[in-house]
Amino acid sequence: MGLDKQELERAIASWSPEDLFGSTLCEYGLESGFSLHIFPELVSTNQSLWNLIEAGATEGTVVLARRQSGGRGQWGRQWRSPEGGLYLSLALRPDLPVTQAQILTLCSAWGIATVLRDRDIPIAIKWPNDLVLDRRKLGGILTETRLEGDRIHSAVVGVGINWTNPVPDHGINLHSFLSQKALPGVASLEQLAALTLQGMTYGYRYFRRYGVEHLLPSYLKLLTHLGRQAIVEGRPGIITGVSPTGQLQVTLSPTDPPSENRSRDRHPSEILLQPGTINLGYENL
Ligand SMILES: Nc1ncnc2c1ncn2[C@@H]1O[C@H](COP(=O)(O)OP(=O)(O)OP(=O)(O)O)[C@@H](O)[C@H]1O
Ligand SMILES: O=C(O)CCCC[C@@H]1SC[C@@H]2NC(=O)N[C@@H]21
Repeated sequence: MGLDKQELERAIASWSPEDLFGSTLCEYGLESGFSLHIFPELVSTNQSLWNLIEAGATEGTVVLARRQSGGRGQWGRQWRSPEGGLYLSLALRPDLPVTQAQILTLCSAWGIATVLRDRDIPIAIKWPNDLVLDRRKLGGILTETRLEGDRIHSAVVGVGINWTNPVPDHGINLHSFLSQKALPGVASLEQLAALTLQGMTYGYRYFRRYGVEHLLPSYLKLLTHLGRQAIVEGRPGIITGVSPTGQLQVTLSPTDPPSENRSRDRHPSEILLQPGTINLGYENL
């Protein structure tokens, strides 16, 4: 079982910029294409890409591994990375304000989901960084940034997608899903890698060209928990969206019964939640 560089290059070469993006997006980042580095095993593709960046690697450098011994998830969690899965990291030089760090995850998730949905694979997005299929976790995105002052100088966007590898209980792999549904969709790990890069490029260029406000309505259509109930600090609320800086918007219900000294709670109020402060779970998808 492998990840063949020539096959991946062929798969990347088979899509033209006009395919999905429209050629007008080509000048909005990642202009010089990809420089691919494939390894049999790494601790973490994100970590190895940072090492390459420190040694001078430029935007568009991509690191892939057939397996990872220390795949990183968010908040120090582990990403299970046995052979058969996609483990890919892409280097960006965004020069964005630090307040937009979350948007790199958001536009990557949206781009990948859009490209896969274009092939009739019904991917949804669980805020902030999960790719969901059939109510289970297909993949995740981990974006890491380095700053210069208050700007993001470089970023590594790491994507893990389950292809043929075994998965944890709430996980799913794409190959089994496509076989069960008799869908063509994606034929190989190399094609999945090419589509993932295509989606990341599309999402990133779209964001650079049109801005996050333009991308959000389409992103929200793919969000698993939109309109669902969430409990925040003991108060029930409804998830109503995602802000232009990537926080989850929740409209809290008025407190019932209202107490005299909490009169402001009698009215619905909107709050913004940072990633990591609420776990939406997979139970109610
Ligand atoms: N290959 C895999 N496929 C599916 N899920 C995995 C895989 N490897 C690890 N996980 C799960 O993903 C979690 C890390 O992802 P993440 O940090 O996004 O958390 P989450 O459970 O999806 O919730 P949230 O994103 O809301 O915090 C791990 O704690 C583990 O439960
Ligand atoms: O859901 C998550 O918490 C994010 C998982 C991100 C996993 C990918 S696999 C490729 C890249 N290298 C890593 O160590 N992590 C990301």
